[in-house]
Amino acid sequence: MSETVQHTTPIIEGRNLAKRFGGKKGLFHSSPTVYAVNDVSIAVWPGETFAIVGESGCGKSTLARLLLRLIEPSDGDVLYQGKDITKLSASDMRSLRSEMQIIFQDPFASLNPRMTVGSIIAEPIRLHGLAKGKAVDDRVAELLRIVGLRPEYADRYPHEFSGGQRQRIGVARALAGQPKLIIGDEPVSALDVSIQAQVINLLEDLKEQFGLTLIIVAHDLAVIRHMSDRVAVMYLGEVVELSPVDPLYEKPLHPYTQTLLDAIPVPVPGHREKRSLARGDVPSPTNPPPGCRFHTRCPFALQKCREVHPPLEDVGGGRFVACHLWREIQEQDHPSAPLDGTSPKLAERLEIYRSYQSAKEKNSPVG
Ligand SMILES: Nc1ncnc2c1ncn2[C@@H]1O[C@H](COP(=O)(O)OP(=O)(O)OP(=O)(O)O)[C@@H](O)[C@H]1O
Repeated sequence: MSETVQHTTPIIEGRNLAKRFGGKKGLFHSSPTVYAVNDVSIAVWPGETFAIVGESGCGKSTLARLLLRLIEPSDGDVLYQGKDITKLSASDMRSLRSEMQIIFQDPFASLNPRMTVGSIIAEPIRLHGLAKGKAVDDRVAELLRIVGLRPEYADRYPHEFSGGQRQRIGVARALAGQPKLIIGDEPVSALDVSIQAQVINLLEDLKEQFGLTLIIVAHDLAVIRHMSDRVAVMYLGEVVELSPVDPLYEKPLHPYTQTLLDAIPVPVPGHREKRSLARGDVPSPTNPPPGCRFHTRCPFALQKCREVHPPLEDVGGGRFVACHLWREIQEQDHPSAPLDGTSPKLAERLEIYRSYQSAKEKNSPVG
């Protein structure tokens, strides 16, 4: 993991981004509005690895696509290197496309089965006019070598490769456009655990080698811990916590982040997997609850959490959290002191909540 260097201009920034799908009322068919992303603001600095995590359906992929302008926002703006690209024309956007690439979760579905690996990788090179004639083949061979594959594989088809190899081909295709920013949308979720580490190592190496910025979308916190500089935790279309990686794991501030951390399996023989802190299921994004969106599942929800939407507050140390409980504890612990977010009392309080929870689990039948 490289140290996060804060530049004055983020490489990519989303300001108050929102995306709503559906909501069409027809004579014979109506579709409810899906609130996929709601008022999300994030800024990613050049050279960092930024992770977006949350359970399935929380809006991670939609946010990633909004940042790349693969889909249009319902509200908000996207800035690339400080320039508003929200309303850029298709042709102006095309020249930027090579600088921003995406790697998909399913390497098989994202590679055209009728094209050879060579032509898949050559496509962006030709499209962006980065090489011509024989130089394209040389570049394809070079890219295959860079991602750890043999250059002669260029003549083969995607089905001839294993999942890990296919993802390497996806990485080579992403690199072909000479990007500055790569978004990996669950880039290793479909791979065997033993292969996951290899692909993650490859991405980290390439990041160093080519000075890339990485945005990694993941549904669990285990995968991204060792490669990320900062993490945005999403729940039902919103960022509930944003933090440098180590403090997030050491002292999660939002109860939902704790839930995600509790879901990481502990590799100890005979260890009984902890039951999740959160109760029940994620509500539908067509009808998100009022107040804090997590309140229906949060064991610590206050009355205020049911009624008032918590703002994402600056905790200090690059941390942000949207949680009334956190605010309440701060106010009790430091009635007049500045907020620093590292209050030992807060950690203690949350620790008490955690032990209370595990004691409850021990006394109740395992469901
Ligand atoms: N094109 C679309 N039309 C309608 N609804 C959509 C569309 N794309 C996404 N959604 C909905 O928006 C919500 C957020 O989806 P998104 O794929 O961004 O979540 P995610 O966190 O990436 O989940 P997953 O890991 O399952 O992909 C979901 O309820 C999803 O069903």
